[in-house]
Amino acid sequence: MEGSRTPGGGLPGASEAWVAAVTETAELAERRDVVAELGKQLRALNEAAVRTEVPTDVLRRVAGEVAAATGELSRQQREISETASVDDLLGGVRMYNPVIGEGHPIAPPLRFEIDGTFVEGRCSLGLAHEGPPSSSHGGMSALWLDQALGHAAAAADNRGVTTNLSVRYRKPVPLGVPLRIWADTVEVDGNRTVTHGGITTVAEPDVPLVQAEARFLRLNGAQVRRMFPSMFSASGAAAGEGE
Ligand SMILES: CCCCCCCCCCCCCC(=O)SCCNC(=O)CCNC(=O)[C@H](O)C(C)(C)COP(=O)(O)OP(=O)(O)OC[C@H]1O[C@@H](n2cnc3c(N)ncnc32)[C@H](O)[C@@H]1OP(=O)(O)O
Repeated sequence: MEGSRTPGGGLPGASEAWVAAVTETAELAERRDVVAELGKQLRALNEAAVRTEVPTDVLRRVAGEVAAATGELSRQQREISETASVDDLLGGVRMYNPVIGEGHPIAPPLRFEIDGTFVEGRCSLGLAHEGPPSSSHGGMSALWLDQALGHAAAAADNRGVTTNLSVRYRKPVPLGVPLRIWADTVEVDGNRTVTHGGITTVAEPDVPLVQAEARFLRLNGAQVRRMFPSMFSASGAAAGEGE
């Protein structure tokens, strides 16, 4: 139906507000798709950049081309304290989170499936995540786990900040191999949550490569306001405490 979702030519009885909301939703969905596409291209660029052995003059030319792209993206920037226009903190959409954000250049990105308080995500890592030759950097493993453990705390209705994270590296985490990152809640005590989790390969889920335990603290109102001032509207209502 031509013009059915545009102001003036819309569905019979549709209010201007409804039409505006639908248009905004479509625009937001399109922008998120494009942010995800840019993230995908940047991740491919990262991987190509750390693997390349092209001649030096090609490297120099590409550095100039990338600088030009950076200039384009820098024409309109948000402040550090501003939430990205594509994010929805209450809805858990964080397009630029370095673990789950589809728009983030270093995110695998992980997508967590949640069953009760059990959380599981799968990914493969590349040379952009390398620490020891052919293995994941230990800091990267801790990053994926901190996020997974945080989702387990959130799944136990105790979304909070990490106050302690302990990681035991038992075997190297191989690159280019499907991995499984899991977490679960062990204990909830008021505002505190204890979680544990680990990394295995998909092929050998019973062989722990990395094991972790973390404590999360659900912040009180004053702490939320102190840590995340940008999440409050002019009326002072909290918009959420997501990472
Ligand atoms: C729908 C969408 C779903 C989305 C899912 C999202 C998943 C997200 C996954 C994200 C994953 C990534 C996650 C990340 O990356 S989170 C980022 C990394 N973590 C941080 O940045 C935290 C930094 N730490 C702080 O800001 C402060 O230490 C805080 C604010 C935590 C406390 O600083 P404060 O100055 O206020 O207090 P204190 O230090 O003097 O502590 C004194 C004592 O009081 C206790 N205490 C304090 N506060 C509370 C409280 N509220 N209820 C009960 N008890 C409380 C406290 O334990 C201590 O007791 P004890 O230890 O001595 O016994």
